[in-house]
Amino acid sequence: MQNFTATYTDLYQISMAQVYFQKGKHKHKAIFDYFFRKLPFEGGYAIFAGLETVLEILEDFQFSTSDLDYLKDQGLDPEFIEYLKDFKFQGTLTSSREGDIVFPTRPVLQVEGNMVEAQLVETLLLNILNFQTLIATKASRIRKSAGDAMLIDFGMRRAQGTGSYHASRAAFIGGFEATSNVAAGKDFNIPISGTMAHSFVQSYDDEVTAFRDFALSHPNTTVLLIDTYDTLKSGLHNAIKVGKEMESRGESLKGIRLDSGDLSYLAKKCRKALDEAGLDEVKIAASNQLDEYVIKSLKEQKGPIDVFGVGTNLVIGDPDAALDGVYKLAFANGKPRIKLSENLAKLTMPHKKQVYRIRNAKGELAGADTVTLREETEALHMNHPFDQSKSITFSNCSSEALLHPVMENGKRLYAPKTLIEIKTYSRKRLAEFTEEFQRFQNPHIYKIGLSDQLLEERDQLRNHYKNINS
Ligand SMILES: Nc1ncnc2c1ncn2[C@@H]1O[C@H](COP(=O)(O)OP(=O)(O)OP(=O)(O)O)[C@@H](O)[C@H]1O
Ligand SMILES: O=P(O)(O)OC[C@H]1O[C@H](OP(=O)(O)OP(=O)(O)O)[C@H](O)[C@@H]1O
Ligand SMILES: O=C(O)c1cccnc1
Repeated sequence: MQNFTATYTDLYQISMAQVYFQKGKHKHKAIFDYFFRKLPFEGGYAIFAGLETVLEILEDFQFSTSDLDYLKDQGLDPEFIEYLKDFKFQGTLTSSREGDIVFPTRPVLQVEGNMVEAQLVETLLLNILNFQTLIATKASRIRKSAGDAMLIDFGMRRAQGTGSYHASRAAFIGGFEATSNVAAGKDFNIPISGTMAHSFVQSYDDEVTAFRDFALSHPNTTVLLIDTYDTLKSGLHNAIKVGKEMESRGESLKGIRLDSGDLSYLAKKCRKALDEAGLDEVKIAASNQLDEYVIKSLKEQKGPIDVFGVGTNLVIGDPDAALDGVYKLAFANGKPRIKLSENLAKLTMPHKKQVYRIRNAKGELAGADTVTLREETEALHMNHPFDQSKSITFSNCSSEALLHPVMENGKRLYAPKTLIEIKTYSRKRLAEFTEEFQRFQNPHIYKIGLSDQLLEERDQLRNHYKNINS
């Protein structure tokens, strides 16, 4: 939808790139890691989303003529501008599969390229991956509460601007079935769905005529919003009247929507009245500031709600609003690199790496991912990243490599995956995690450890920089 050129970045990336160019460092090889430090929503897992969006943009990531004119006007070095004329991202990406379950600290994706290209893509990657991962994770929590009820994304109007476009994509990956967002539906092949607004009912002098006209115009898809005046005294009766009229024409009313009041109480009253009128196929939809907690409560109250329309709390990733994903240099110009911090949890990991998911002899998850150097093929012994006294050896287990090559020298290595493929994969991967990891309160902590070799490399490098800077 939006045209993403290489100016979709922070100025400091271009400023640094100019220096790399002037000092000949643009030919140096660099490796960066994308990872996050804290799980969103105080939950037990995150769903990685946004990879296909990133790959699509990176395949054609360059500066347009007007971008270059603009940068020239900003006072950048003309020789550097000349270099940027031929700039095109030609790096290599090794990544977790989109939709996979990911955890803090371990690399989710690695970028290899020359110093300029690997640096310039940082902002784009963080912008796309942090947001979509946050929203896919939120969506999966809502899906968990909703059981087999249908979930429709209603978030576009209250999203953070055009972020709703990718929020709808991520919500589908995380477990929503449809969106009200027509642009996202068209571009990502997400089923579109919707009902009617209060303004439609208000625009008529009486509710029943509003319902009737809508039904005549949409014989197969009518869902009537019944709370504009009085849900039980007016909306429900008028909906039943129009539902019966549709039935006599051989059509069927698809549903009614509740958007205020006690949704469980009202849904029970409506279900009873609809069934008594012989309209048992008519579905009940509910909306109004829903989230995973309200939906869980509505389910516990046994509110007979078939469809939940969820907007604001989904697309703004409430209450977190952002995933704290970062992009850190792990290797440059032939040397491993590290970022030190007083806070041990903020220490970065040098080198090209692999991440392995450990499974027992039955193929079940052992509850841990091990981060290794890329060349290591064995991951069955891991160390706590920050507590030297803790390590685990997994006996009779196997390890599954989680990072896969997805782009080489700027070219994708496989045909784009469809959203439904990603969603299906994600659901299968999440199903491997027991309830303890998926519960909302104090979930079980999934372990992330480092191989002996990686730990040794990290600590050696840490001591080296500590000594030369002390
Ligand atoms: N049975 C229920 N159990 C738990 N939460 C509910 C139930 N029914 C509604 N809610 C939630 O309670 C909140 C009610 O908010 P609010 O008081 O603003 O709605 P309202 O009374 O319908 O008013 P309005 O007409 O302004 O929408 C919403 O988040 C709604 O989803
Ligand atoms: O509460 P959310 O989860 O964000 O879901 C979207 C909300 O947006 C609409 O209300 P709005 O008042 O904007 O329009 P309406 O007149 O059509 O109800 C809709 O009726 C929902 O209440
Ligand atoms: O179709 C709907 O009912 C809808 C769409 C967007 C926001 N709220 C409701």
